[in-house]
Amino acid sequence: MNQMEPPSIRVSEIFGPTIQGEGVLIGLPTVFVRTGGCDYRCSWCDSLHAVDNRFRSDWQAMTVEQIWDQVRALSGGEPLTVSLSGGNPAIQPLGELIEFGHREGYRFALETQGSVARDWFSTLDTLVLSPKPPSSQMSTDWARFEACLAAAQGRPLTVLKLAVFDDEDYAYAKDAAARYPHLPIYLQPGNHTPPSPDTDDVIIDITGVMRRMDWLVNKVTHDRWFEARVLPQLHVLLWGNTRGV
Ligand SMILES: C[S@@+](CC[C@H](N)C(=O)[O-])C[C@H]1O[C@@H](n2cnc3c(N)ncnc32)[C@H](O)[C@@H]1O
Ligand SMILES: Nc1nc2[nH]cc(C(=O)O)c2c(=O)[nH]1
Ligand code: SF4
Ligand SMILES: [Mg+2]
Repeated sequence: MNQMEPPSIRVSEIFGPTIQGEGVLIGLPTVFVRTGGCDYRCSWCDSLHAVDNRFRSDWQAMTVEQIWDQVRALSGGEPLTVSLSGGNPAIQPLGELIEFGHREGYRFALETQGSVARDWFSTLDTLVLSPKPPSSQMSTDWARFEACLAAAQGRPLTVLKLAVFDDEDYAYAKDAAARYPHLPIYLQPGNHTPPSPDTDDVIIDITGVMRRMDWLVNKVTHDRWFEARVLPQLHVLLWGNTRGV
């Protein structure tokens, strides 16, 4: 890339407004900017179209202005919270985009697994750190995770959000909560996505999700873990794993 060109951001999709379906901002109208590319590959990732290199040709290198034109159009110019997800959005240079949007009164929430720290985390309004439990087949580098917390400098509202599929994941979630007792923690039952991300309208095993939700509620109440918040992925209950909602 020419040195004079503005840095470009790799984008998988921009969509909305919809509602944030997960965690601390659940129910809040939002526009999603989903970046392409991830340093992880979780066994159960529900967004493989933004992770798997097979989909790389669908990702677009965009400037801040190009992204912002779309966000502004989708939101009708009315400031809202922009959700930055992926893939791992921390891989992309998003600092300028956040600055740009803040000037127009927009707010920004970022979802990341906590493997890559960026200075601009401190400029976010909400930072959702989602370390990956054993069922993902990924392993957590807690030093890198802590670098993310340090980069945030305590400025954004910072929370933990974990997908939980089984007992081992639950134990991992309890360990994460014990490491960071000052951070609110959100647990969400995992959904088993069929392995191929090629089709848009994947049928989700809603009965399985609800059974896992019920199991999770029983776990936290039995353990008297009264700080944990248990929430389903509301968008998955409403629309399955359909893209763009
Ligand atoms: C698709 S990821 C993208 C952002 C970032 N890479 C991360 O993992 O936090 C967004 C959120 O979806 C969650 N997630 C992904 N696949 C899931 C599944 N099958 N069931 C439940 N949650 C899932 C992740 O744990 C994460 O909290
Ligand atoms: N409505 C809605 N809420 C979400 N919360 C986290 C999502 C994600 O894939 O990062 C997501 C998503 O894709 N759609
Ligand atoms: S870290 Fe997030 S985007 Fe990357 S593979 Fe795991 S769930 Fe998917
Ligand atoms: Mg999703």
